Amino acid sequence: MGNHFRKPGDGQAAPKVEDPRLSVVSADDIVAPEDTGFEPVTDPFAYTPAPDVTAPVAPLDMADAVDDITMPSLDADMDPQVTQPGLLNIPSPTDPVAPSSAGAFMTSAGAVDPASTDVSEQKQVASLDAALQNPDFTSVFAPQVDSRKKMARDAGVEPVILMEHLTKIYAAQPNKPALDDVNIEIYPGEFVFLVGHSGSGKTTLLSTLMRDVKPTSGRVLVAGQDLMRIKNRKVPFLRRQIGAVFQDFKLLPNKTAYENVAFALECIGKPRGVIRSQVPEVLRLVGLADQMDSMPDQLSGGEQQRVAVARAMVNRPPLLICDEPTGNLDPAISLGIMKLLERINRTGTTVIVATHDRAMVDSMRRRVIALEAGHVIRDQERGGYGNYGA
Ligand SMILES: Nc1ncnc2c1ncn2[C@@H]1O[C@H](COP(=O)(O)OP(=O)(O)OP(=O)(O)O)[C@@H](O)[C@H]1O
Repeated sequence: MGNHFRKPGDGQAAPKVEDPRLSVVSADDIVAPEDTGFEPVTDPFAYTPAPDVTAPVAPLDMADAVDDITMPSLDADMDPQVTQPGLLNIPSPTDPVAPSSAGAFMTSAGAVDPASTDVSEQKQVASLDAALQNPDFTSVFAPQVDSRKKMARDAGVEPVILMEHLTKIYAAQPNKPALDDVNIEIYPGEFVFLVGHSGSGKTTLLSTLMRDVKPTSGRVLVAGQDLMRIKNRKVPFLRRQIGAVFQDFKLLPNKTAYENVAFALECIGKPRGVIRSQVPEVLRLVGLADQMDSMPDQLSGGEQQRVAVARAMVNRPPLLICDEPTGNLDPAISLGIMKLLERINRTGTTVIVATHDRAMVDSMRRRVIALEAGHVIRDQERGGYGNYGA
C-alpha cells in the first residue's frame, strides 16, 4: 500500500501505478495508448477530503443474495449528496438545464463543496436532493414504459454519452473500419446492452468512452465533454469517473480482495481513513464480507468478478462500463453478477454492458444496441439479443 496518499489539496501528482493492468482505475500518470505528448502538469483536481460516510447496509452471505443488496445512495437515511457524488451532476428534470451542468461531471473530483458560494452549484445540489426524495425518481431516470430518450429530452436532461458520426479505423485495417458512422445517445440512469458478433466493434466503442482509443473522426461526448478535444491532462480525471469491469477480472494476483479494492482508492489519493471504511463496505455490498483477505486464486470466478465490480464501484462513478463481465462465468453466477449490475444501475449509475450472453439479454429486456461491422444496426428500447452467433 505504501505512502500513496496526497495531502488534501496539496495539488501534487498522484503516485505512479504499480501495475498497468489497473490503468482504468485511473492513475494520474496514465497516457492513452494512442495519445502522444502527455503533459505532465500539476494535477488541477487535487483531492479535497469529503466527509467519510459509511452506508448502513445489510451484509450479504452469498452470491445469489445480491437481490438483497441495499445500495447506499438510495437509502432513506443516507445523504445522497455525499454518498454518490457523481450523481450530483445529473440535473433534475424539473430544472432548466444549465449548459454547464454536464461539464460539471468533469470538474467535480468529489462531492460539491457544501460551503461553496457558487449559486448554480448549490442549486444543482438542492435540485438533486429534491429529485432523489421524489417518489417518481425511478420512473424519471429508469422509465418502465415510455421511451427513455423522449422522456429525458422532454425533461431537458442531457445525454451522458453522445456519439456523432463516430468512426474508428485502425492503421492495421485501413479498409475495414472498426466503427463506422456510429450515432448513439445514452441518458443518465440507463442500462444498455451492447451486442454483436465478435469483431463488430463493441470493445472499440467502449474504449473510446475512456479515451483508450481515439476515434478517427466524429465526436464522442461523455457528460458534455468532447473527448476528441479534452486535454490529455484531463483524461485521468475522466477515467476516475468511469468504473470498468472486464471479462478476465484484471485483479492483481498478489493482493487480497481488500487490497485490490483499496488500491483503486489509493491511486486517486483517498485518505487512509476513507479507504478503511469504504473498502469493507463495498465488499460487503457484493457479498464478500467473509473473503476480504482471500487472494484472487482462492476465490471462484464469480467471486473474483464481484471483487472487480466492487473495485469499479468503490469510487461511486456515475458511469459503469462492462466488457463481457460474465464471459468467463457459468449461467447461475452470471445471473448474480448481472443482478448486481442492475442493482447498481437502480441507484442512478449509467451502466453499459457489452455481452454475448443471449439468455441474459433476452431475460432482462433492457435497451439493446446491436453492432455489425462497426455499424449500429439496431437500437431498441427493450430488446432481446437478436440473431447473432457467438
Ligand atoms: N488494436 C487494434 N488494431 C487493429 N485492429 C483492431 C484493434 N482492435 C480491434 N481491432 C479490429 O477492430 C474490429 C473491432 O474489434 P473489437 O475488438 O472492437 O470487436 P468486438 O465486437 O469487441 O469483438 P469481441 O466480441 O470478439 O470482443 C475487429 O475487426 C478487430 O480486428
